[in-house]
Amino acid sequence: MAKPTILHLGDDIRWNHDLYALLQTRFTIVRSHSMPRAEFKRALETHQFGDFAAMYRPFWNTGGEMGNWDEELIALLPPTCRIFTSAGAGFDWVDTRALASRNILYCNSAAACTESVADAALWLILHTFRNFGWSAASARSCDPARFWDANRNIAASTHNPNGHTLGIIGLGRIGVRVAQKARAACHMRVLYNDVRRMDPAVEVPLEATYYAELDAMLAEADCVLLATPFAGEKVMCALRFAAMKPGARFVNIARGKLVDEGALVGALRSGQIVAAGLDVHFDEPNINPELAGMDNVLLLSHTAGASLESHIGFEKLGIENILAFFETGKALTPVNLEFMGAKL
Ligand SMILES: O=C(O)C(=O)CO
Repeated sequence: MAKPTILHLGDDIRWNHDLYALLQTRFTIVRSHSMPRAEFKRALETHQFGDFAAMYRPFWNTGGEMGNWDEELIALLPPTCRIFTSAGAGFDWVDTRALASRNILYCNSAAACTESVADAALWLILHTFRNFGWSAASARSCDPARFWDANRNIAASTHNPNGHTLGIIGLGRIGVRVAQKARAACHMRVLYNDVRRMDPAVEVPLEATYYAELDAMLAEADCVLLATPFAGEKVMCALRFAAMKPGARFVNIARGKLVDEGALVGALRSGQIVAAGLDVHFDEPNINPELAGMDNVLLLSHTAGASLESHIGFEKLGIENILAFFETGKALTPVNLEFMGAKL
């Protein structure tokens, strides 16, 4: 029997060579490398990659040159395609519902970057309590006046996170890991809001309090962490910032498009919230200049998931998903099963 074909998007794999060699024994691998959209569309239209059964994108930084996987692109996939496995936790760039309507599973790799994103979240949370951003920027300015300003004045407005509440919007894999770290490292108390209440197996070890209503949680949390996927709508708008406990803090490690940055600026300016830590931004790679000008806001360049361990894991999990799916009919980390209906 002919081996099924995998379309490998983007660069060569770099770390999991034995696993990739195993994949090559079971599948024929064709490559698109880094085709821009027009070229990639043409290749699909002309059947250049043949009747592939799977797509594999091992890296976050390459293999996405064709742009968003929307209806236009997905309609060009051959009917043989059953699974798309990709690096990265977020899947705002791919219409997983449209994939499901064509019987194609989408598997993300959040499991591979959970640790690094959770570490980054913890660092940003610490900043919002202690204003390390101000201290770091003052030291880096090499300006003695700024050094002394930070040195003398930071203490008056900062707090130990110990004993404060962390309100997590989206208690998925990453949210859980942040909760564990915040509890273990800082003895924070965990609150969470999600579309459904977690099983006791998740909730009890965290001693986490569930809020079915987001605004009710916002009113209680000393620091709010946004850790939910982008589903096309802003979660944090002016009304939501107004619903936060006065003097609370805000951290985003999810997606910039979840936040109305103008409203965030307003909440920081009015003192409704006292600090923010942002790994992600509304219009990357452009940073909101008003946020960039605030000492109490720590900004990162969307690198929460950027560790070598994450990247090795992205590569590996993508292959493991394909192997598991073709061996057992079940993938390891599908995210669009709910839209597949009876198709599987
Ligand atoms: O994994 C993701 O979704 C990222 O944001 C990049 O690591």
